[in-house]
Amino acid sequence: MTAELVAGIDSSTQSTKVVVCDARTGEIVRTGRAPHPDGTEVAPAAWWDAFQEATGGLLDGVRAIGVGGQQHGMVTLDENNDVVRPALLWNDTRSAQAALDLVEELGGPSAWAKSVGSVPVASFTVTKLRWLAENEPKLADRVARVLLPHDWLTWKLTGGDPVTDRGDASGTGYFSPTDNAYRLDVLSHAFGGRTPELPTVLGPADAAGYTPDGVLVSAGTGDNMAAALGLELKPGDAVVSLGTSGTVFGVAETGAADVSGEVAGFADATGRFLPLACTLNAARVLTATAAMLGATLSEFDRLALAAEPGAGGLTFLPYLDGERTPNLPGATGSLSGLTRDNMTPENLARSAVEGMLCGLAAGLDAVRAHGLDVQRVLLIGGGAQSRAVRAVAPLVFGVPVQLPEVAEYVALGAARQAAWALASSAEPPSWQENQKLRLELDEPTEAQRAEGHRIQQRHLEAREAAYGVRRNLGED
Ligand SMILES: Nc1ncnc2c1ncn2[C@@H]1O[C@H](COP(=O)(O)OP(=O)(O)O)[C@@H](O)[C@H]1O
Ligand SMILES: O=C(CO)[C@@H](O)[C@H](O)COP(=O)(O)O
Repeated sequence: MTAELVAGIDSSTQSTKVVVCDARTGEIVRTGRAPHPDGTEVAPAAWWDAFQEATGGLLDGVRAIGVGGQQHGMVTLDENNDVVRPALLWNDTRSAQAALDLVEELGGPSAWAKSVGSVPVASFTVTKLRWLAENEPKLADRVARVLLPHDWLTWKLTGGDPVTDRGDASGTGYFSPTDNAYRLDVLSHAFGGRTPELPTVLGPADAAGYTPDGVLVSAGTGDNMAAALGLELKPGDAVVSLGTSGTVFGVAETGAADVSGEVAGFADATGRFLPLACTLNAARVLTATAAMLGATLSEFDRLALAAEPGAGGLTFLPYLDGERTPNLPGATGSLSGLTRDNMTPENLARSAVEGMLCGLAAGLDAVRAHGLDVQRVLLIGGGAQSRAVRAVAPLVFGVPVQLPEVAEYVALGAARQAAWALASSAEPPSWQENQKLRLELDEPTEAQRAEGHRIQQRHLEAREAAYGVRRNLGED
């Protein structure tokens, strides 16, 4: 019997990745990828070009396709459905002041957390629309429709009416994941009284439509929601994803409403919730530090692994692209604790790994404080390929860390959603049996846990001393 094939797309910040799988088992039979242009504003056509390149020759025989996309990006279309301006991405911080203004104008952090599950920062689409209204009013006047990156790609595939899903919609700042409804009042307020059309929010197993070749297209979702679907998360699981962004999340039965803004109360792609903390600086902290040291990524790992835990006392706050959690959009990175003795390439490499992971350990504490049970961490994303990351993660996270064998979980989750829509079943197909053994990293000893705790405390103290950031104590 020939396998029925489905394809999953991960259109993330730096690239498009594709997996083609057996719809019944999830076994991956083909993969592809293509890069995206650099920068925090990108013409959506570049994603379409990357999609074509990455899928070239791979989609023969595919019956259904699903798209997972970088969250939050603002895609604006005019009344002819032409793109009005390049999309502002989740990591573009120009709308930081707009975010502060909106939070104040609409009742403060607790009103926002209650109405849309999150306190918006510069990443959220709603703040980008406010920035556009204030800074490019003529372009804002032309906007007839607003989509997210995955909505736009899904629409390019079907050519039908634009649609989205609850997971990605929950990152806009004008959708309530608990009421499952848009907040058009919030949208209109933010966008200077304009109320552009929004995509219809589909259910988790709904079809968005068909390609001209008759391939079913599923609703698609945000990249983190797709990863959760690909990993088939269970209670007690938290994911740490080290891509361009660093994210920490898990699936929950109830929505989060964190007034501190550290935890976003997103929806997931199955009808549940996905409390998530996100940093702006993850894998690229490693690549930038490696470049500064004139080292390849594997030399960088060797250097970091040659240093002692604690990096000889160096503390690296890696806010190289500003930061989102903690909310410091204008911050720059800092390195402290330098002495003539500890100023070595080895310690610098190690401090970059520790600093990046400590930001995510703080995210783990934050999602825990908001009700997520964390018994183990599943480490994914490009940065999880680093040997140094694999060695340091169990120390600073303090729980068992596992590395799923398949690397591209966003694309896999998008493919699983496509298989779900194809089967039109109540629950998504279970692909667990086919998921090969996960690589279990050494469980930290008590001494290592204590070391990790000390490293984390030093990071938090440096953060507080430099930026006045206090820890999230979990009050809703
Ligand atoms: N061995 C490695 N060590 C450190 N970083 C790595 C390694 N392999 C890949 N990366 C980095 O991971 C990033 C890509 O990760 P990915 O999860 O695909 O990102 P995104 O989904 O945001 O596009 C790139 O910055 C790449 O340089
Ligand atoms: O903004 C968020 C999460 O809220 C980011 O996680 C983006 O969804 C981009 O993801 P990557 O390209 O880093 O995977």
